[in-house]
Amino acid sequence: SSLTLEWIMANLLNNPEKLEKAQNEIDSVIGHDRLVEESDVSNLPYLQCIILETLRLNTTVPLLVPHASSADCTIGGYFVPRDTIVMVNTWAIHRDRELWEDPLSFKPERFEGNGGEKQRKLILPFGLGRRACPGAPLAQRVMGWTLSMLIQGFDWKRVSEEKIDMTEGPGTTMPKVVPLELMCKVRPCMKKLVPED
Ligand code: HEM
Repeated sequence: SSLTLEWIMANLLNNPEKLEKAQNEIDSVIGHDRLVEESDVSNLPYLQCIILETLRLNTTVPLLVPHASSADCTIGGYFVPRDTIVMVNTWAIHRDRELWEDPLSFKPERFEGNGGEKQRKLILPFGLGRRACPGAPLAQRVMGWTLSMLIQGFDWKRVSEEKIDMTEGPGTTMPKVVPLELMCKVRPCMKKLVPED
């Protein structure tokens, strides 16, 4: 979850208008008189789209984990004998031009509204079926709550004018090659709720 949060913040700081949109959503739903709570996250649809879009574009577990076929089967026209190691390239599925419009751009809006429902079914960040990630609901709650607190309490900036380097490294989970560095300041409207040090 913390690795995904690093990618989420990197995407938001490279797309400050999306960060502003998320901050506006939090301000209008929660306001400035109390901190966001876990139960608020389900009322922050745009924030959730930001998480989904990062899980699509910067797939945390790009090849899932290796699976084995329990019986002979045919997948996409290919015969797969029993006991074959099967890898699922979710990273490639999440960037497939046939499935996604403008796949390399960070566009949380693609998951919004009624049309977004169809798009949500096309991402597999937690795998699928019996061996899918049992931590998915927990991870989504933790990420939603943490992210909403970071956005509600602080204003964020990149350390330079230059865009954040989004190079992806090798590994079972996708590391960010250049570690994320950001600047933050307590928002003036939140000073009464967020201690400065
Ligand atoms: C953003 C956070 C997370 C992502 C993207 C993620 C993703 C995944 C993926 C892709 C798999 C393999 C699924 C497959 O091959 O079909 C997996 C398996 C698993 N995950 Fe997660 N996960 C996350 C957080 C968590 C958390 C918070 C927990 C536990 C509290 C957890 C526990 C597990 C376990 C136990 C498995 C193995 C399940 C099995 O083989 O039956 N994960 N996860």
